[in-house]
This record gives sequence, structure tokens and C-alpha cells, in this order.
Amino acid sequence: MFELPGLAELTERAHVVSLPMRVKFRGVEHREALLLEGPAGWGEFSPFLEYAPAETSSWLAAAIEAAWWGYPEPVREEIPVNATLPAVGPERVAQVLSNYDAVHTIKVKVAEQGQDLAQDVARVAEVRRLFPDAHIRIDANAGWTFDEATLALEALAGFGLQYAEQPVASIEDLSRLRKHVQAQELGVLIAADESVRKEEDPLAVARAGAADLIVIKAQPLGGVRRALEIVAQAGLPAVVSSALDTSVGLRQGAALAAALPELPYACGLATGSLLVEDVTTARFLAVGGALRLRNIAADPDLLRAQAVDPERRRWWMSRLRASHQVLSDKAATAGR
Ligand SMILES: O=C(O)CCC(=O)C1=CC=C[C@@H](O)[C@@H]1C(=O)O
Ligand SMILES: [Mg+2]
Repeated sequence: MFELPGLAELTERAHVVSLPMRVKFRGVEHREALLLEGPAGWGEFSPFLEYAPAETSSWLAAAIEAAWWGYPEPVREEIPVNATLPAVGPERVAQVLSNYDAVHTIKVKVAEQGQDLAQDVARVAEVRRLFPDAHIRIDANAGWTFDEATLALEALAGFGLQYAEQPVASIEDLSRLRKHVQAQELGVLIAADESVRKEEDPLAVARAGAADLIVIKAQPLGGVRRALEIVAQAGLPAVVSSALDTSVGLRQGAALAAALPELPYACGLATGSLLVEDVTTARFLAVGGALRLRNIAADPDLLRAQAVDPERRRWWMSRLRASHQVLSDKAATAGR
């Protein structure tokens, strides 16, 4: 594909920040991200801290695409987005959702470790009470067993669910659950997220007929072009979602959503509202429940103000090196 920039060039152009979150999300209270300024603009490399190089290299490929090569032509300028609700108690639902400017679709996190189904039911019930006409979807991040998932979906379907994202971990269980939900006429679609972005073969879930739709993310899938190919080959409707990115990474997600031939669902790209600080003052936030495509550039003053300490920067530089190594090994194998 494109030529890989050298490590020295990447290191020179890298800025590492730590941004406080408004509310804890997947255990994260400060989001760390590495931003790259390249000839085509800004790119974000922000794999979660526990990810190993085999996985983080795809995130780096996405950042390089954004900063060096830019994006494919958009087919739309506006991207409808959902509000994302972390696994908070019902008493905090209204306050967290007040960070979003307009709420037409809400994704509710469920199956959080250490919580039980009653807490999920209470959270979803409160969302439905506050937003009687909104689309509600849930995301279990593979947190349920098959039996737990059937119970949970039976308990939650009555609130009206658009879809359940990754209710169970394996493709086999997703497939079984999808059949069960259809047989019970629960009216809930099954979406695959981790089964796309973490499986060796992102198309396996589609081939198995285990999901009604797929959730795609620009960074984990190795960039906008690669994600577009996956959607084309999967032949399923796709929802673009963030990886809890800064405005720079959200722009990468928006480029993906903007280039998809069809966009039947609101996208999970409003997560900028979960961050207290960002890397630009012209933050990439939704207006009227939609993002409007525009260029996003990180602001040098904010990069300086949010910069991590030297030890964290060294950690990120070694991560950059390891990820770059994986990409250059792959390029060497492909060129052989
Ligand atoms: O899709 C959304 O509404 C927001 C993004 C989101 O939910 C996620 C972002 C980052 C990490 C993931 O745990 C999570 C997801 O599973 O989709
Ligand atoms: Mg998900």
C-alpha cells in the first residue's frame, strides 16, 4: 500500500497527552494518546494501555494513514451520532447525558464487571424514562455468558432495544444467541464489535451469519481504507464507533463514517463529550446530534498543557517503536 515513514520521523512528530475524563469509562479515568502531525494533517495513536504490539500496530497504521495519506472521498458531510452512557447508577444518568447536545440515540454500557443485571435494568429503565422516543442500544463488551445474555435480553428487550452489541464473547455464542433472540421474537438485533476488531479474521463473524450488523473502529482496524474494505467484504450494515479518542481520532472515525456507501445507524463518535479536556479548542463535538466534517488540528498550547511526564513519554515512545517494528516486518514480508 503506502510507504511506511521511518521511526525517527514518527518520533520527531509525536506528542503524548493525558486527558481527564468526566466519568470513568472501561476503567479509564485519564485517556492517554499519542498525536502525530504529518504532511496530510493530524493522526492519533491511542491503543488502550494493556494492548500488545501485534494489536497496537493496526492503531499506528491508522494514525499514519490520517497524518501522511489523508482520507478517501466522503459521500456525506454530516454523521448522526449516539450518546454513550457508561455503566453509571440510575441517579447519574441524567447528569451524564446532559453532556450531549441532542440525544436521539443512546448506547448504554451493561454487564460491567462487579455489577449485576438489576443494575443494568435500572440504568436502561432510567434512560427510557428520560428519553421515551430515543433509540436505545446496549453494549456488553462480551461480558455475558450465553445463559446470562438470554436472561438479560429477555429482561431488557421490553424497554425497546435497537441492538445488543457484543453480548457474548465467541462467534459461536453470538450465532446461537442471534437464533434464540429471533425464535423468542425479542426484536433485538445482534451487533459484533470485539468479534470484528479483535479476531484474527475480522470477516469470520459475517461469514458465520452471527450478527445483524458490525461495529467498526478506524484505529483498531488499521485505518479508514482497511475498515471500508472489511465492510464491503462483510456485506453487513456498519456502525462506526470511537475508541474513546481525542478530537483527532474522532475525525478519523468521521472520515470512515463519511466514506461508507450506506450509514443506516447513528455512530458512536460523540465520545468527545466524555473528555474534560481535548487537544484542540475547536473540539469535534456533535451539534444537533450530528458531527459535521471539518479539518481538526491539535493546538500546540494544549498539547503542551496536557503533555505526559518524561517517563510516560518514554513508555509511549517504546510502544511506538514496537508497533512500528510490526508494521515494517509486515511490509517486508509483503514485499518479498
Ligand atoms: O460506541 C460508542 O458509543 C462509544 C465508544 C465505545 O463504546 C467504546 C470505545 C472504546 C472502547 C470500547 O470499550 C467501547 C466499545 O466497546 O464500543
Ligand atoms: Mg463495543
